[in-house]
Amino acid sequence: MSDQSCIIITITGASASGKSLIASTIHRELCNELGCKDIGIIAEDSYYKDQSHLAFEERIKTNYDHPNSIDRDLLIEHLQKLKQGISVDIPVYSYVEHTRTSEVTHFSPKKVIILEGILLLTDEKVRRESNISVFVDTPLDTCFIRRLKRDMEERGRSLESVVEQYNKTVRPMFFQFIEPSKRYADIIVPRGGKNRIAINMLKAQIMHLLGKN
Ligand SMILES: Nc1ncnc2c1ncn2[C@@H]1O[C@H](COP(=O)(O)OP(=O)(O)O)[C@@H](O)[C@H]1O
Ligand SMILES: Nc1ccn([C@@H]2O[C@H](COP(=O)(O)O)[C@@H](O)[C@H]2O)c(=O)n1
Repeated sequence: MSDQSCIIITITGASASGKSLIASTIHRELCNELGCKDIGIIAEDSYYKDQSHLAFEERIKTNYDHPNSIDRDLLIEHLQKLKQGISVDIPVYSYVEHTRTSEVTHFSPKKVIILEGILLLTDEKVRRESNISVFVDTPLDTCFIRRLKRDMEERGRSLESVVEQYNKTVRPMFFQFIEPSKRYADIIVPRGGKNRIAINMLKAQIMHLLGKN
């Protein structure tokens, strides 16, 4: 598989803005047209640094909204290998343990890779690997309500811990790093995961880059 035959779509925005929903919607709908083996999703969260050498009490002190919390070298290495047609083993991350598990997901090269995560466009090397960059622009109060619900239901968090983390790191890092990265986006999607027109436009652009229209 040559460089040109792998298209990378980077979807970024605040936590709980709807990045995963857009990614999974495009994935599901393009599966029918391209075949599921040719399209895949990679979450930046899978590349949070391994913290298994730290005690749990130390791991919860990490600022997970700062670019330094991500193993950027491994992410870039994986994107470049996939573009060269080489399979990679993606770490499986636990939000409950705040570190990588002992498992990996085997990921083979694809025609289309949807990369989603909060800090992707803050990194120049990731920007260089991306063919289309999208910023999901959902109001922060909406994101906070969604995050509170999700983190309590799916990530084993208490109401107090979600509120404390939000005030201490999530909100400040959004304004310091994530919001300014919007200027690197090709497309800004208001409202988030259910913006049908934006999803249709993205699908059409992907098909165009693949030479399918
Ligand atoms: N447009 C929307 N309307 C209602 N709920 C939404 C919408 N977009 C996302 N959600 C919900 O909000 C939560 C966070 O969305 P998700 O796509 O996982 O965000 P992100 O990947 O940006 O963190 C999920 O429970 C999802 O189902
Ligand atoms: N151990 C961790 C690792 C990450 N987070 C939070 O996840 C958010 C990014 O994921 P989204 O699916 O919401 O985009 C980020 O804001 C981190 O604060 C965490 O709480 N614990």
